[in-house]
Amino acid sequence: MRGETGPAHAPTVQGKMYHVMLGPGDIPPYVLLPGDPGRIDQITETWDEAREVAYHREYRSARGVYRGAEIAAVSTGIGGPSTAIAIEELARIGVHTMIRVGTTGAIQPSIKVGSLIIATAAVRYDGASHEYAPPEYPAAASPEVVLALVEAARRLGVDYHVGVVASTATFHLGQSRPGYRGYEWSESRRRIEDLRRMGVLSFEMEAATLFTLAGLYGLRAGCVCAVIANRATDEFTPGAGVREAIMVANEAIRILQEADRTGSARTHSISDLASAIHRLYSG
Ligand SMILES: O=P(O)(O)O[C@H]1O[C@H](CO)[C@@H](O)[C@H]1O
Ligand SMILES: O=c1cc[nH]c(=O)[nH]1
Repeated sequence: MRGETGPAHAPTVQGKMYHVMLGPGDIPPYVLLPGDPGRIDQITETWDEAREVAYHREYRSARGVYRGAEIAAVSTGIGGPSTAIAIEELARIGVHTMIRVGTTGAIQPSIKVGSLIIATAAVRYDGASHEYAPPEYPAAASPEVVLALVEAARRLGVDYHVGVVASTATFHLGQSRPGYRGYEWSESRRRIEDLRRMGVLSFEMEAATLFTLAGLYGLRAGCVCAVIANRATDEFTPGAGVREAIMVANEAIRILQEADRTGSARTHSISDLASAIHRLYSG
């Protein structure tokens, strides 16, 4: 395996990475990363060709073709720890472009359930990234992946927002939800209010880990999430916008592959990105 310094360095079983059970050449280097293994089916349904490659623990993988682009999908499971394992192992088999396709809970009142959030960066409450780099190191998406996602959202005419998300290590207290029996404490109670004031768009649980490790390893990463909840309006609609998020991610992979192949991409997305950000921050 590329860059290995020995089996103990990154365990393999018959040439496959121990957790994802994939080896070099098993999947193309452009990969969608849903958290939920169940979302692999929703993703492969949108491709022109598809086949499952492996399924081990929370890591379900498939590969196929979307409108001429070779593409793969590997689920990360919930949270930073399992996501870090996936990235470490996928990097070792040659994956270089990753787009998280997730769901998220909006904390800004104006963000509608069913719309999409394209993350430019993530607040590192994920936990896992702190075992990789100091808190001052940014969890930032790759600019060209953000632009490809914005261009894709524009082409597909979906409602989207662009900005910073907060990745947490837990779904309940980490996102200012009370725990069992109503348990909470000072930090959990105030986090959502602080982040809302900071203009953070939503909560999810993997982007900060993905962006931190991709930054450290020189890999390309982005994230598009379906807004299935709004914490300000207390709405919760499981599945809202998931198909749109998948289609935007598929199209972004196609745009990136075209750019990688031809050195250019027919995109207007600088102006779209500017107008999207202006719309969001012009109040
Ligand atoms: O729908 P996925 O991709 O799993 O993403 C979100 O859903 C889970 C919590 O319900 C967390 O993984 C969070 O990041
Ligand atoms: O509220 C939500 C919804 C999806 N995923 C999260 O992490 N939080």
